[in-house]
Amino acid sequence: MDLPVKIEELTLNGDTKNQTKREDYIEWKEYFMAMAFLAAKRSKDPSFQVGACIVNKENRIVGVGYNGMPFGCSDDDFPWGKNTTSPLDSKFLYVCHAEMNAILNKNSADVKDCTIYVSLFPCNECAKMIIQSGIKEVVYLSDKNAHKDIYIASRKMLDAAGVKCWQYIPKRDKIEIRFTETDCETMSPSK
Ligand SMILES: Nc1ccn([C@H]2C[C@H](O)[C@@H](COP(=O)(O)O)O2)c(=O)n1
Ligand SMILES: [Zn+2]
Repeated sequence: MDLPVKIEELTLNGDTKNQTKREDYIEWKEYFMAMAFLAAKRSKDPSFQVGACIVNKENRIVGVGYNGMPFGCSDDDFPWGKNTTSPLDSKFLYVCHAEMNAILNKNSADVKDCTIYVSLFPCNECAKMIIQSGIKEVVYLSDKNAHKDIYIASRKMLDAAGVKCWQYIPKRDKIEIRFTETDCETMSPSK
């Protein structure tokens, strides 16, 4: 009689070892978009947090950024409001966008031919920076501002410059990070 063969586990020198690779690992695109979302968590903007992650052809991350005040401009002193009487009292004249920060934070000589993963489609000013820096692909998640002139102009420029733009549709709605995970053996989902 044939016994069922269990290829997943094998007893070696008394130890039970997993012999097949994990199946629930996150794939590259999901990983890079998640990096953009994680970066966004650093933002102090009370109304909207944006993250960006730049990746080269070898799947190496070369820049990460989120929307925030410029160096030397304190998060506590500069305004975060939107609907103010004077534009000088709102965030818009001061805040650096996530895409801009990711490009300027690059840890490589340049970002030519790279892909930028963004939690929100880039505005017109960021589109200009993306084009001028040589980034060739924009992967975005939210396109909530698509109807606004700034974003219509952005798409127009990115299209004209031949920067490929496409929306990432996530397979799951969240990725959980548990800092206690490394303290115990990796558990299979069935356990
Ligand atoms: N592609 C973008 C668009 C916007 N941001 C930043 C700029 C602001 O901090 C915030 C948007 O604020 P809201 O107008 O929604 O109150 O997001 C960015 O970094 N990248
Ligand atoms: Zn922008």
